[in-house]
Amino acid sequence: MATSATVEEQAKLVETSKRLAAFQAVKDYLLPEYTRIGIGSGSTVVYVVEAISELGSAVTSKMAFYPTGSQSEELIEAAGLNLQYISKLPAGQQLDVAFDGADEVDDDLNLIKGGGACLWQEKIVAASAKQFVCVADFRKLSTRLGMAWKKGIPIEVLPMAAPRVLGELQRMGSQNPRIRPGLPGKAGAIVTDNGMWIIDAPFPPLLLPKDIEAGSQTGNSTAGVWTVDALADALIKIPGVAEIGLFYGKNGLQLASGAQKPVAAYFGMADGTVEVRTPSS
Ligand SMILES: O=C[C@H](O)[C@H](O)[C@H](O)COP(=O)(O)O
Repeated sequence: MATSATVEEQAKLVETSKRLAAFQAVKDYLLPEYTRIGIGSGSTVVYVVEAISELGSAVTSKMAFYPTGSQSEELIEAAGLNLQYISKLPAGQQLDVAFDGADEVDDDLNLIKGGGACLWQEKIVAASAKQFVCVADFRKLSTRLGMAWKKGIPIEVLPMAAPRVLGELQRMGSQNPRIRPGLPGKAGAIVTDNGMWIIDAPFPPLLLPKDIEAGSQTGNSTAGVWTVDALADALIKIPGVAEIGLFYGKNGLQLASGAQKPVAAYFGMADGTVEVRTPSS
């Protein structure tokens, strides 16, 4: 009984933390004059939509909300917010801001995403926004990708290419990459909103430029030890890979358009505070 109460208490703490992060992020980054808002996927984004709804229709009725997949589409509709699609965003125009969760965030605001099988549309929406804001709970706050999230980097693949991609990943040093199975009771692989499969590819914790500068690591692929950027650049080039769950590259603040990294990551902490991580340069 004591164990089950502890598990329940932990689950409640995590939910409270997600909600705290989401409400603070919306307060800081959703300005009333904004008209185009990206809404990501996952359980933390539910609280983003709740926070937005609480602003009231006088504010939200002038806004259009762009989902990153079927889950966020349903969330937007259920909240009575105006649904719009990124495919309808005129060329050259941007969303004002996009909010999304993450599975892990490192010191440099690189992200692992796709734990819930959404990542491709998420990356398109994030890169379409002037500002991408990440919301998460304390479990996601990390220093190097792969230290907290042990399930591997989610990689969206064309199903017919999956065996070959698995072979490539092994060659690159991934430890036991696997095609993600469907939900319990459903035979076969999980199928994404885009009709693709997901491979989860574990790698040793991914290095940052500061690790290389420190001279202790080489960041090459020989022992499956990679920097975030080198691994991401190599993964995306594998034929059959549609998109990868590494959000990386230039800092959001340095590159207004096309950035995959957030301008800020909000973490609800276990003590009831919110920690905000922003780019250091
Ligand atoms: O595929 C799912 C998305 O990338 C989510 O944003 C990510 O997994 C975080 O989800 P949650 O907020 O449920 O932890």
